[in-house]
Amino acid sequence: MTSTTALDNTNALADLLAISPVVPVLTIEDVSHAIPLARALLEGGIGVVEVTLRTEAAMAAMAAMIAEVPDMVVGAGTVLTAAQYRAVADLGARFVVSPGSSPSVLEAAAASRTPFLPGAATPTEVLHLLEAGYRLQKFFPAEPAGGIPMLKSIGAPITDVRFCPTGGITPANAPAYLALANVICVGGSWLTPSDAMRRGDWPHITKLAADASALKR
Ligand SMILES: O=C(O)C(=O)C[C@H](O)[C@H](O)COP(=O)(O)O
Repeated sequence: MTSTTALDNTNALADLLAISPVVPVLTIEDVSHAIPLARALLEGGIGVVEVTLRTEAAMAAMAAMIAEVPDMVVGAGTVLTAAQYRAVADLGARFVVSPGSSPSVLEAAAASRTPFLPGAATPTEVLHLLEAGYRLQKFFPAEPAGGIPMLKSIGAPITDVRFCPTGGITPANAPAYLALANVICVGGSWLTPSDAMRRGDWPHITKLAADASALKR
């Protein structure tokens, strides 16, 4: 049976999260950065991004990337409400990410064809989401919530869920996260340092992307 809702997120989302070992978390202040940034990441071998709804420019930035950089898979992050879920799905985001989950956001996801990556940080949250059909979850905030030992501990009894840890991931600790059996990819903001973004230093971002896309999992 083909799922037509975001509830069973596993198949469609697993393909998208498998595109790159690192999913850059982008906070875009200036909409004019969107296209050169997406191109710079793509040139470095990164084919999927999460654009956070933390800035006023976020929606326009996503729209620009979707229209002008069709090879980049654009997901929306920091989605905290059902209205935001519907708005980013209508805009054409390929997947939706939240730092957690709430009843109304889960309801919006269940009514949408756009896959959802909900966040969890404890075994109880993981099990609630698993019961709702989510076998792919964001582990957030990864480092403050216990990092690698926590993911190993969760993975011992709960073998059906794979995670995208995000929050405190760095080039130094990413390889150890990616080596875990229950990690599908990692998320992080380190590929887009705000000073490089402000300067429009796209070659630097391409270099960071190339290093990240070469990480093994
Ligand atoms: O905005 C969201 O939806 C989040 O869940 C938070 C982000 O994923 C993290 O803030 C990225 O973490 P850093 O790589 O440590 O900067």
